Amino acid sequence: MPRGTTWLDERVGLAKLGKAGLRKVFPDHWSFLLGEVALYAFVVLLITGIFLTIWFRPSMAEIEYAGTYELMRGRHVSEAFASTLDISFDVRGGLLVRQIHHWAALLFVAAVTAHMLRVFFTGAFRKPREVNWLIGVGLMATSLIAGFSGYSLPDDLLSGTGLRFVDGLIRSIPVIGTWAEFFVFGGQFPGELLISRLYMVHILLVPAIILGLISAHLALVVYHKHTQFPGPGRTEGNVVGYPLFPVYMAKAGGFFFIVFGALILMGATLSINQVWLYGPYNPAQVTAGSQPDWYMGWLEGALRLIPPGWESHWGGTTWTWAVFLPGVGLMGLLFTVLALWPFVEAKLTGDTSEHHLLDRPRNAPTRTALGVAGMACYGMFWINGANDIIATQFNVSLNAVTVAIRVLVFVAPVIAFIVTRRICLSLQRADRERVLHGSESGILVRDPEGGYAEAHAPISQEEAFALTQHKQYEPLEASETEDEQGVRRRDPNAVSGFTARMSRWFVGDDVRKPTAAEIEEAHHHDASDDDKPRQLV
Ligand code: HEM
Repeated sequence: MPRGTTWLDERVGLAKLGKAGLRKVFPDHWSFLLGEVALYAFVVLLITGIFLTIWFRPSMAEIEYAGTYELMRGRHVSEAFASTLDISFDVRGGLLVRQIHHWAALLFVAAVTAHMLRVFFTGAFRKPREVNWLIGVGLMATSLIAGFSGYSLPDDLLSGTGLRFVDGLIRSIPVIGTWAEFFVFGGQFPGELLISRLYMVHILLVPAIILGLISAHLALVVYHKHTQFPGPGRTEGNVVGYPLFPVYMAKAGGFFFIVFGALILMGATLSINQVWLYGPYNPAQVTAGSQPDWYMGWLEGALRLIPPGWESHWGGTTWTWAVFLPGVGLMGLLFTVLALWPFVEAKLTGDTSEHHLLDRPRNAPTRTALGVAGMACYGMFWINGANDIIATQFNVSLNAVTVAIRVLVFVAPVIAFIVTRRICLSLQRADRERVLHGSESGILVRDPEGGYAEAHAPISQEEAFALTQHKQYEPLEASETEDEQGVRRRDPNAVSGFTARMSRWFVGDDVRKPTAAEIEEAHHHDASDDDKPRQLV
């Protein structure tokens, strides 16, 4: 061992770490990169965020703007707004770093969301990874808070409008709404404290929580080992992939610079959040066509969707359902469903076993269809967040757009569910056909006369397994059997009628692995005369 390494080993036990940790195998699949993109975007956020803290002044005190931007000079603005303009126009490289930071935030939330969807659709949340899924749900929530709190800091007209929206959500909470508003804003909206409070949340509280959660998250990924897609040589008991050191570290390091480089390119070429065009926040103003950052669009859309004026007076308080339900209620519902999903699915399917092999989404058609239905519902809310832009761009009535989406928010998920499930089942059937009859496109083989011929390729048992791997629930209806003496016994392998029905619903009725005899028969069929190889010229 080199001298420096020995020195470290004697003090921090490097050799042990090297053996156990550095040779750890990580499987390869493009979808496993999504979590990494989230991680790298977070690192970029930390680096660029530190730069911004040097010049940003988190104060709502009013000053006269005296910077370089001519059109704003002499106007009374908050220190926060003025310092954002200073970073953009007077600090060298400031605008570039501001833009990289904002793009990184958008990418971060997008990558976290895509990563969560990959974990959902492949069933990676199943036992023993439920706790890591819960940590993930915590990360999703804190990522949204991180993004929103940062977006609000420049104290411009757009972000102030976003804060007004959140103020409405807080006040809509039954009974404690008004107190909660006073607690958060230090008085009535907007008050004079909010920016400095949000600053603390944005640069200290939330990053610290995210860092803690990411550490626990990755520690659990190492502890459980990563899941892998089914394939040749891959079982529930092994991991097939590359060692962390040197292969994976080199790949991951390179990938970090690709993500960083892409973000720098975006920051350098694509304008984002030009606050000098919006102007400073003024509670009496709001611009037409104001849009939140993408990850808040669905809440904005839900609020625009619900018919206004729905409120009741009860117990001396006003219950503003029209704001509470689409705002706080919907967010609470989403996070509750996300947090409970692994447990609900395990209960419904009666599945108590561990899973280290991933599901191909088609092989869990009901889960996949429910996921796509959820995305369709989210998508409808999200589109409605831009109902005014759609109306003006397509020259249609705003009311027509809103009413259409009110219907679609219920109808689209149903259609999405049915269509997705059908597609999954037919893909399963296509897989089965392929297992039975080989690949249609065939492979080129040399024929005895010296030419080339196309032959149907019967596929190997391993490939067949990879293609058809799906949860194998026997459709047992009875969980008890009777022996010759009439004694009823519980069959340890049987599942209850309800569970069997749910399992079949989850996995699909007409899908199963072909038997060895069927595969044998199919190979025989492929080799017979009626399937003569086509002669190629
Ligand atoms: C800051 C946000 C997050 C970061 C940086 C992060 C990072 C990662 C990384 C690097 C991996 C290993 C590679 C991969 O499978 O993609 C991973 C795995 C995992 N993540 Fe995340 N993640 C985040 C959020 C989430 C969320 C929101 C969820 C779900 C609600 C989640 C659930 C999981 C699970 C269950 C695994 C294990 C997957 C497996 O072994 O196949 N993560 N995460």
